[in-house]
Amino acid sequence: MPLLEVQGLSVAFQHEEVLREVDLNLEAGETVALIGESGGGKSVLIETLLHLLPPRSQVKGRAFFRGEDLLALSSHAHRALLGQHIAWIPQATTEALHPMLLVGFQLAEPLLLRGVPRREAYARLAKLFAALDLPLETLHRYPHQLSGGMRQRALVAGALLTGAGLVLADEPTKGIDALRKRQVVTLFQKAQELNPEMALLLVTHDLPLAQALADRVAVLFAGRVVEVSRAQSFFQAPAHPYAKALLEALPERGLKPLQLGLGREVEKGCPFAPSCPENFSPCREREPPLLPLPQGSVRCWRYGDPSL
Ligand SMILES: Nc1ncnc2c1ncn2[C@@H]1O[C@H](COP(=O)(O)OP(=O)(O)OP(=O)(O)O)[C@@H](O)[C@H]1O
Ligand code: NI
Repeated sequence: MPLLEVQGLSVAFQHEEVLREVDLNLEAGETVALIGESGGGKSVLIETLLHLLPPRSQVKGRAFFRGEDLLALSSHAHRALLGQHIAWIPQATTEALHPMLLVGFQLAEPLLLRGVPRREAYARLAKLFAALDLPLETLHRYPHQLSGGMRQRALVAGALLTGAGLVLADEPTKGIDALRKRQVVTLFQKAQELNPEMALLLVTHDLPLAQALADRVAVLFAGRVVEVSRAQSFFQAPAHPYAKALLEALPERGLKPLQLGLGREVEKGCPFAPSCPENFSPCREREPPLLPLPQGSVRCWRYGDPSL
């Protein structure tokens, strides 16, 4: 059984659909990179799992974590999972930390609540800080006294401190310089060596980061998963024409917006067809399902028989 199993997840805000029937699995110990353009719904996917969507959003589908549907859990039961079994590295570092609490205290808190002695919690945190080149006195600073990159690294340390089996990381290297990015990569690798069961869902625009860490890559386009492939074959030869365009748009540094008009709905057929260099008539007629490939799956008629 996968550790996390997202099935048919659709999310809409005031009738604007952001995710459509997303299926995504994550095995224990696995790292899956979730990539796609800005506004594609990557953060919304994570926020759905974390019960962080605004009250009136419409959510359909299921998301099993160790067999329990996260979307159906009471907020009490859900909160009990967070901090202990599921850790989150949020995209917006300014809002992620409480402005009135010392950095060390708030990152150590989940451990303190679990009864880990204060000294031990701080010692473990200090080790992680050192590995990320964060000065130890940062533990005793308020969030606003840290730079954006420092806050980001502190959040990475905080997530790994919890020992959670599932880490949801939303752009964990945003605003971090190249040298320290290397340290983040090493720290994630070390964390998985120490805890081989730790699964990482890595949302990123940073393809070299995805390449360094991911076992598989999932690509979101117009709210759909259009490809899931083993990382090695993905970076050699992505299958979906949108994924090809993404990799070509990347001048080694990260994803460049393709400005394909995300979320733009087509009346019928594949939502990528109007921008697709490889489209043929079935693409404009019927939206393809996720079709199996040796290295994963792809939502493209080039890989299946549209007449079936
Ligand atoms: N609380 C919300 N209410 C209404 N719309 C929202 C809300 N949160 C996100 N959206 C919309 O959902 C879409 C997906 O946003 P999301 O933040 O998930 O994109 P993303 O893939 O994470 O982009 P980025 O790479 O820029 O972080 C966007 O069109 C966004 O405007
Ligand atoms: Ni995002």
